[in-house]
Amino acid sequence: MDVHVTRSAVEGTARAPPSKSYTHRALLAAGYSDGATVASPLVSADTRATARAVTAFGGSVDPVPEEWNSETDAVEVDGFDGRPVVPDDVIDCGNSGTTTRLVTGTAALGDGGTVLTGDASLRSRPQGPLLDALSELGVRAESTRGNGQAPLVVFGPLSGGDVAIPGDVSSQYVTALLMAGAVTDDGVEVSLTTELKSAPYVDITLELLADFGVTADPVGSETADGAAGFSVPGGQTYAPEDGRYAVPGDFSSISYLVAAGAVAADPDGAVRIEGARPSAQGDAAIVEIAELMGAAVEWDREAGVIAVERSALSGIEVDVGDTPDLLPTIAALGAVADGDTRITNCEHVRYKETDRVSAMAEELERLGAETTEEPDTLTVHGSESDLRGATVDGRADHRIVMALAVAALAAEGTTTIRGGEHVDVSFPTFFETMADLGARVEREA
Ligand SMILES: O=C(O)C1=C[C@@H](OP(=O)(O)O)[C@@H](O)[C@H](O)C1
Ligand SMILES: C=C(OP(=O)(O)O)C(=O)O
Repeated sequence: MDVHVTRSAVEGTARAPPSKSYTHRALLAAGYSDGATVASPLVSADTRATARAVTAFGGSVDPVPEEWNSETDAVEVDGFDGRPVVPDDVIDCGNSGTTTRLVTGTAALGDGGTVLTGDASLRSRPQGPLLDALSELGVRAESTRGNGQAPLVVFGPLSGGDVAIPGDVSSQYVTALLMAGAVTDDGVEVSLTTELKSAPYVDITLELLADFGVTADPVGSETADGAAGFSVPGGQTYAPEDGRYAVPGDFSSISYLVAAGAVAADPDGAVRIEGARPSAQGDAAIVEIAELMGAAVEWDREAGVIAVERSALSGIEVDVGDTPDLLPTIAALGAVADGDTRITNCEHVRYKETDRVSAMAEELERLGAETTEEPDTLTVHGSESDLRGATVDGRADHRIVMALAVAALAAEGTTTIRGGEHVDVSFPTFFETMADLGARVEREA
């Protein structure tokens, strides 16, 4: 679907969608339990994939994922109580890396084989380190093509043990091992052989596990690079207090609303974002990043409200080691800001739905921005007056689509974004939300 975004001002109040990361974990944790309610879940393509996987392993989900809609304010999960059955069919993880990695851990617990696959993007993403770790733990875990990518075949059961894994490809491997490790007989201890990137996502996991009554902790002496590893005792039971877990707002999604306010808030108004209570999400750093670039941002943490006014932005240097999903947003802000925005420590951002470093460099160039791409750094040489509407490719990647829509608000004329429908992965109401704020958005059927 093509979406046309014309330069326009935004103002008013928007509500942040629920967190994708917490929703995936809560649905799966509820699957590992003997039953729990997930309140205010994110209803999106990726979270449906995790819910379907829970069903494939013998849980049930009410309403069924196909019936989720904007009215779905809670999902009742009847879990498989730590003992996943062998699925009747292949598990389709769609476009979702989180589903693939976390569910590979679940598959390892089964007393038989599970096949996992997904769309073309998903089938090009790295799974090798997780397969190697599971193999080291005695599970047969293979890529059908022998290239470390899905389709994957996993034959359990996993009883636990100690395992070493690199930390610089995906933190989701650690999350997968911890979530599954809690219901093994012996528990799992993961030691990191390289620095952990995306580390706040493991914090999200530890926070959620604690909320489900599951103990897991960092282990080893903390180095300058962070924790040396993580450990989860086995034989644990997943059970949230009062049988219910409520999902907080999503700061990766909030980043587009903050950026929209920073580049295009009406001079007499502001963009207010509700549903922004603090949690373990590293992507809350967008508030500080926008401020450092010169935006007028106020965050009332207790009320969970962020207000952003437009001001002149200037380029800064940002390390996205902890916050890979912010790269497209920061790049879009950098295109509007004056001077250079250097986004460093971003090699792992190349392993996402698409290579987001190249994608943003190339697509912002189409809008008139100059960029310099290095393996681990993206520099955007920004200048709002250079930005001109053009046809850009969303690369079938929700975050590229949304970041380009933000840049388009500040680009002269109209920008056409190809593949606008991919926002359904994490923020299905993104374009309605932007239109409600006054953005000139036209979607082709
Ligand atoms: O665990 C999670 O919920 C996520 C972890 C991050 O991935 P990596 O750990 O692969 O960097 C992030 O990019 C992704 O959007 C969600
Ligand atoms: C990379 C992302 O998600 P996943 O790894 O689950 O595909 C994302 O949402 O930006």
